[in-house]
Amino acid sequence: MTQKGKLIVIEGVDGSGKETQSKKLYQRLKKEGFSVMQISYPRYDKASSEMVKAYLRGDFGDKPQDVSPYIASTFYAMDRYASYKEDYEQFYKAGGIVIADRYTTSNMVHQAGKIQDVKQRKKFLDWLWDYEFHLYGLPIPDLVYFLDIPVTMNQKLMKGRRNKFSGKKKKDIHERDLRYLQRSYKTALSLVDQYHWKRIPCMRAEKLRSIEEIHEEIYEIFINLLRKSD
Ligand SMILES: Nc1ncnc2c1ncn2[C@@H]1O[C@H](COP(=O)(O)OP(=O)(O)OP(=O)(O)O)[C@@H](O)[C@H]1O
Ligand SMILES: Cc1cn([C@H]2C[C@H](O)[C@@H](COP(=O)(O)O)O2)c(=O)[nH]c1=O
Repeated sequence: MTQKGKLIVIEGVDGSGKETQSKKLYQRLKKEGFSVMQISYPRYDKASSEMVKAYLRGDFGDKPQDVSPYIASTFYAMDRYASYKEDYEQFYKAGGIVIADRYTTSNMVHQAGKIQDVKQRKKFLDWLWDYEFHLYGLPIPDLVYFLDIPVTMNQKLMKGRRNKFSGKKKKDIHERDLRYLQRSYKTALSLVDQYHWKRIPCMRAEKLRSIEEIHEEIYEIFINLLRKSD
């Protein structure tokens, strides 16, 4: 019998601190003796992300809306499937804890955000769930954190940052479309309740909370989850 591990996802709009918080949680759990590994999507250094890079570069259109959310989602899902097989399936099935910086949840936030009609968006989300978790057989997350930071603030954090896969100043088609990022953020807030994600407010009294304080909140929630599943 396989002893399923735990999949913990850190989600948030671009530049919300996902990488920072995934690393901190990973390092703390490792230090405390947990069997833990870290993954991050998209895997820009792998061939399975070629279609993602082409999409984000604008090869299929300059605007996110130029590519259907269904089609764009298949690019990201393909990379996740390859990663499951190559990086963590054995580890996860042996009971390991996997911390993911982005996951299917990013398709839910960024691709569903392209659809304004409520019924059509629900139809897409149901399709996506079936596609990634049933057809591809990817693990369903045990816990999803949503790092809640307004788009105006993450724009400040991202200032001067170079494109992750080209290394150039030119931003990808998502990053350069502020309205699109705002729609993605709004979509995420609606998904938090619907899918029981843990919303982590990153601001207090209009100021950014410290990395350490946010980390403590994330860690406590994780430990409580472990206690409950004992
Ligand atoms: N709470 C915070 N206070 C101050 N700076 C922060 C905080 N959280 C993250 N940062 C800084 O903001 C920048 C973006 O953070 P990070 O790379 O972790 O975001 P991300 O969500 O992984 O970004 P991307 O969407 O591009 O992958 C980094 O320079 C990081 O050090
Ligand atoms: C994994 C994943 C990502 N996206 C979106 C989210 C971002 O706008 C980009 C990736 O950018 P990053 O700064 O390199 O993290 O792609 C998505 O729409 N669907 C996904 O599954």
